[in-house]
Amino acid sequence: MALYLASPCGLVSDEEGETPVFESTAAELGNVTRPRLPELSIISPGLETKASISAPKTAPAVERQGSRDDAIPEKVKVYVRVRPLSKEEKERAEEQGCVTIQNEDTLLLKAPKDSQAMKSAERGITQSIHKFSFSKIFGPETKQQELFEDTMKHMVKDVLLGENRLLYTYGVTNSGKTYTIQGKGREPGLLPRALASTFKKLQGRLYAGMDLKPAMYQDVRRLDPREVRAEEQLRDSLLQEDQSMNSRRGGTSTTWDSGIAGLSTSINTQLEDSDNMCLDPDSLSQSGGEGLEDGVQYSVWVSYYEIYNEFLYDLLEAAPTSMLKKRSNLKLSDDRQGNPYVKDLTWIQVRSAEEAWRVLRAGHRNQSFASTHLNENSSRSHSIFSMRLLHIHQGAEAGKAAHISELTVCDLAGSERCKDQRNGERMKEANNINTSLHTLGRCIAALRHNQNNRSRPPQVVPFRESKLTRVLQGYFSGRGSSSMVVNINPCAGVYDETLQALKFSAIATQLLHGPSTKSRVAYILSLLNEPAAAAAALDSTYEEEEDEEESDEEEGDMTMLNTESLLRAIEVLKRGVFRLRQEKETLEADVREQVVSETMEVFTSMQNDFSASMEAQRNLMEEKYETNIANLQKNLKRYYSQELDERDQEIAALTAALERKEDAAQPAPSTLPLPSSSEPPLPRTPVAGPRRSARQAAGGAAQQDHSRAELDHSRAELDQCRAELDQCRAELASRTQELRRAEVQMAVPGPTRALTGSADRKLEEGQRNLRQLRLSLQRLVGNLQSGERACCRNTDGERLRQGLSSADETLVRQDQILSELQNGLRLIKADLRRKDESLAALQASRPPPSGSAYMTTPTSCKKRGCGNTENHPPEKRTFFNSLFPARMATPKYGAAAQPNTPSARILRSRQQSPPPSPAPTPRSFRGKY
Ligand SMILES: Nc1ncnc2c1ncn2[C@@H]1O[C@H](COP(=O)(O)OP(=O)(O)OP(=O)(O)O)[C@@H](O)[C@H]1O
Repeated sequence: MALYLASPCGLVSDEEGETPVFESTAAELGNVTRPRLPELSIISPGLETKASISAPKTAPAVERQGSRDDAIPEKVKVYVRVRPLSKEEKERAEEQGCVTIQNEDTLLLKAPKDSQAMKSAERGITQSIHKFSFSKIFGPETKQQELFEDTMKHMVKDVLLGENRLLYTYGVTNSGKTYTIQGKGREPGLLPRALASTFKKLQGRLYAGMDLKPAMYQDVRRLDPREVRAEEQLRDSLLQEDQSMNSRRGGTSTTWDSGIAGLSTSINTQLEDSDNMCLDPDSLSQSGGEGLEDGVQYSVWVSYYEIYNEFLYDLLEAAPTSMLKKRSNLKLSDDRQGNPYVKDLTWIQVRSAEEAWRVLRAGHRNQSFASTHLNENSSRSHSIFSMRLLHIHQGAEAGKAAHISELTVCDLAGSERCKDQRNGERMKEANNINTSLHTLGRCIAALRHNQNNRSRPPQVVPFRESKLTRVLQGYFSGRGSSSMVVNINPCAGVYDETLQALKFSAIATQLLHGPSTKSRVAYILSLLNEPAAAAAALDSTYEEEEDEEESDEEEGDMTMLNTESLLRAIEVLKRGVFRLRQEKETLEADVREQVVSETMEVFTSMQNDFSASMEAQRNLMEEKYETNIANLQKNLKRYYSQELDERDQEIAALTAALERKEDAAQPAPSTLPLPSSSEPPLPRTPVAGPRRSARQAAGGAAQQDHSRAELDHSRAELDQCRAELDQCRAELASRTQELRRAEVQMAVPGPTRALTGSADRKLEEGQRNLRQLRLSLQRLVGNLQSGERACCRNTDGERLRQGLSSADETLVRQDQILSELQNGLRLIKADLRRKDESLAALQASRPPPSGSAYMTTPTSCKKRGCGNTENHPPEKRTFFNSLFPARMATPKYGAAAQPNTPSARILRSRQQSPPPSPAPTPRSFRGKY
């Protein structure tokens, strides 16, 4: 269980500590895990309360030693007192070891066999053994003096120093509550001891006058002489009545069995006697007036009232003269600050412990008692005895100020089961008692919940739901502090009630005190006293002034600060808040700046990393592409060299064939007239006889005409071939120019340039070969022409036939050469296309240039499934397109867009109409002969 401690002046600290919780307590606490200070405990309505008479300007010196005005609120003290078993109870076998004190602060409860708890434990609902932890546990053998020393003495001391303290007893009926508070016989309880101790301490410091009287919540009212006389008469009548009652009783207890009554035969002497005999001198009273404020006199006023069936009755009110006359009940009111007080409550000024004693005894006679089945003299009401101490300053401040501190002792009625009451009135009492005790429990639980759940909205503490909690509210809300004595009856017969009472008390152990008024005063005084504390907020003049004015101030109560001091303190606090706000803003600005600079650093480093990674990737890609290009170059080189070799071989074969043809076309020198040097020789033909020659001459003329026509036709074809060759040449020249232009445009550095250079070299070689082919063709044409001429001159039929067959062969060869040339041209064109594609692929494989100049390559486009180039946006023309606009603009599909060059036409005609249309072959020509 985490408990929070509060910092000075009610500010909640973030520190938390771990406090073990025993299982029974934990079960009761439910799921509450984070205690926190309640709002009500911190902001006490009682803080504003002070004497109606203005406070002195300077607070008097106060003894700090032993004061419990620590800045850090402590937990509420919860003591347990286990009473001894009476003789009768032992005889009834009530002693079953169900209550065991393990050590000073741990109590063990073991369910006796007939208890409800044991039955529940047997059913597995609860445990049969419960362990509780308290501030201190007092066993049956504990003496009243010992109890007083450990519980009440410090409270008396605090009250003398100006604090408000409450002690209340809680427990089942017949557990020893009244015994603890009032005592019995020669064992006076905590209250008489507290009274005796107080008056011992105030010896010689009592205020002689009676003109200052407590009023309302914690105000002081100045009485006029007439009122003073009335107060004196009231006190005297009360004391006289007590004396006469005691005289009638003969010093024996008749209506009540308080220990005080046992001392009452001669109250003056017996109190003195009891102080010596019964009341062992405590360390507090031994110290005399030490620790009391200098220059202060004290006036002690007491009140005594009870809460019976939710009505408040003044126990010090003069008893009704007639038995028929009902007691008047008191009203609860709130002062201007909303602090509840009992209106018209009788306050009696007492000048000694014995007077207080007698007043208490007189009031006790009026208290509601009844005999219950458990306690023959059971308190049927909650009785509240209050002692108010007026701190009256003397000397220069005489009459100016009075500060009130208060000690309240509350003897709660015992809780018990209503069903045990057979009497209707008793049942009603029990109901009311239990209701008010239940409300007290709810208040404590709510306070604890608020303390434990700082982050949640605070629960409303139901102080107003019962009279008891309303009158005690101030002690739970920071106006003072409370201690609780839980009385335990170890009888097995009341085990279940005892267990419930202990569970209730266990919740109270988790409560924290609100900051005391003292700690607030200390904080304010520190603001006024310590220049360092206020240095940042106050200007130097102000500080010096403060130093001079407040240097002598000591710790005191807030009501002792005058308005001016409080205003100054408020001013200091305001400036402090302003300074803190400024510091916070500066800090926030620094933090923001730091965050921004760190973020920028992160961004810069990310940018650098990204750039480095991009650079590395670029290098990697470059290496990869260079390797690819090198491989491509190698492959192209190999491919083109093979191609060129094949071409050379073909050309060589063609040349050889041409030479053979030329050799074969040479006419025989003996039979044929010598051709002119420009004409190719005709093949030699054998000479025939004269008739045959004539017949042949007639037929030969016809054939000559026919062959001439054939020759014309061949010549026309040759002319066409020549024209086509010229067009091819022109196209080649234009392609060469295009290539050169592309080379210039490309201007690709490094390996790409080498590649294109290599391709260009290959192209040039191809062109060279073409030129050679063209020369060969020209020679062939020349031979053909010479053959033709030879044909025209030769009249001899045989020679003509030979010449024709020779021409026929020549034509066949020429046809072959032409087709080979065309094939070569196609190959060259294919090479050119491949080269273009390679170049395009090369360009596509290059990393795209940055910015808007980036263009997608056909390859990449194809990879993305967008092969249709028409879909390309106009600004995304491929790199290869940009290099070869004319070529790439040529549509691949559709005859209308196809080039109309001769070579293209030839290629087209051959591609479109396989098998190609046969040129007029010599075979058909030859077939005619
Ligand atoms: N510590 C103790 N030593 C000796 N006797 C005790 C002690 N505590 C209680 N007793 C006795 O037990 C009886 C009941 O005590 P008391 O009347 O104080 O109980 P109570 O809790 O006040 O009861 P109720 O709530 O009914 O008023 C009394 O006779 C009382 O003398």
